[in-house]
Amino acid sequence: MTVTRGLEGVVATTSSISSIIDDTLTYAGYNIDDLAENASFEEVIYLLWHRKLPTQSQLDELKSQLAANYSLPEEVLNHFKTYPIDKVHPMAALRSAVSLLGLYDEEADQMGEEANYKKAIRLQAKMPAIVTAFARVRKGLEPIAPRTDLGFAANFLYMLTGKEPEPIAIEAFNKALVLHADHELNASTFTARVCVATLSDIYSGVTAAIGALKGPLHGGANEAVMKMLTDISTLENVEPYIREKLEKKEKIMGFGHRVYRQGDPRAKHLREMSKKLTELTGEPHWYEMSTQIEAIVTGEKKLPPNVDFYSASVYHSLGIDHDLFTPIFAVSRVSGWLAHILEQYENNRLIRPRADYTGPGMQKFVPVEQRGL
Ligand SMILES: CC(=O)SCCNC(=O)CCNC(=O)[C@H](O)C(C)(C)COP(=O)(O)OP(=O)(O)OC[C@H]1O[C@@H](n2cnc3c(N)ncnc32)[C@H](O)[C@@H]1OP(=O)(O)O
Ligand SMILES: O=C([O-])CC(=O)C(=O)O
Repeated sequence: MTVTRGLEGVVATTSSISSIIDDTLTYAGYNIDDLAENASFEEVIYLLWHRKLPTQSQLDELKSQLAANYSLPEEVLNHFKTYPIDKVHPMAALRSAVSLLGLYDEEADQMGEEANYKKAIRLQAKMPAIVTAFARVRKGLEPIAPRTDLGFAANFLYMLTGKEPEPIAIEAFNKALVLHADHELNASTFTARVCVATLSDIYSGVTAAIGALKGPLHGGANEAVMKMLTDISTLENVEPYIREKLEKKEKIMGFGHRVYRQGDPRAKHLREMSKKLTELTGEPHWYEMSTQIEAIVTGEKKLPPNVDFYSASVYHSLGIDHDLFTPIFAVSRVSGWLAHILEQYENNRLIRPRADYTGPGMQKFVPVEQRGL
């Protein structure tokens, strides 16, 4: 058997949702650069789910379907109050809450294209409520009811703070959602597909994907980047801190990628936003430290930044708690997970690779009393 560690370069499925070819990322044929500059997150959701951009009436319909499903069942809200709240990471809370949502969806196990599409709308719509309600409940604050007149990005920020966000914040947050929405067969999307390929339900698929996104080698890296920036804290500390880590062969969070070699095309949009927002908030050092880190890591290791690197200072500048960065990634990426789950159901085959066994050779069973002390 030939083993490909980490399945690097293995093509495990066909997909018409997004592609990475020669370091260019497209969603259903649209370049990410175009979408980041011009599209609303709702248009991207539609694009990922239908492989075409919506007409105005299709977009209006999707927006009203999402808005109608923004709220959470009371049972899920109450459940947060039972968590050991000061010990729970918001990604763990999100993973549990999505699983819990499945309990209150009477159609959770109903298969069929229409039922699954309706569940996709419900799940996409409720992710912001889960993240923002948990973020507030843990601070002893009441969750804020969604504003159905606001778009997806604006409503998220509103539910987090209770204040109508500034246009610049909406623009930045929308762009971040667009940039994180899908990424071919990344680890969490693959997890979702493996899960539903057993013909398990959508809630199980998304719960599994959240678990995979949580790790610091994947979505969890954005929180880890902010921790690193906070640890470094001053421009003078950048050089010694990063060089020491590199000498010890430790990984610098937010750098490197399994697929991109020349660089992640999403990073430049986030870098630009980071510059703008950190200037506006009067904290340009976060951006300056980040560019210094980038210069050292690309110089020493030829590793360019990935999507997680500059998203850290962007979310920080929007006043978002650092442990909410990865849940926000999930709020966006669930659109991609759902697209892939629906695509998997359309043309399903169980996903079941092989392992090259390296354990002990054939053994003879010995009863416990004869095995010695
Ligand atoms: C949304 C996302 O998921 S984007 C990725 C987010 N994750 C991170 O930012 C975490 C930091 N980055 C990494 O750990 C990796 O680059 C990954 C996991 C993203 C990709 O990993 P892989 O393709 O498996 O590369 P792998 O981990 O095998 O690294 C290959 C070599 O580059 C080095 N390397 C890779 N990334 C980094 C890094 N961030 N810092 C320092 N060295 C690195 C490894 O140490 C290894 O060196 P070696 O050959 O001397 O042992
Ligand atoms: O594709 C990957 O391996 C990780 C990534 O950048 C993403 O999921 O956005």
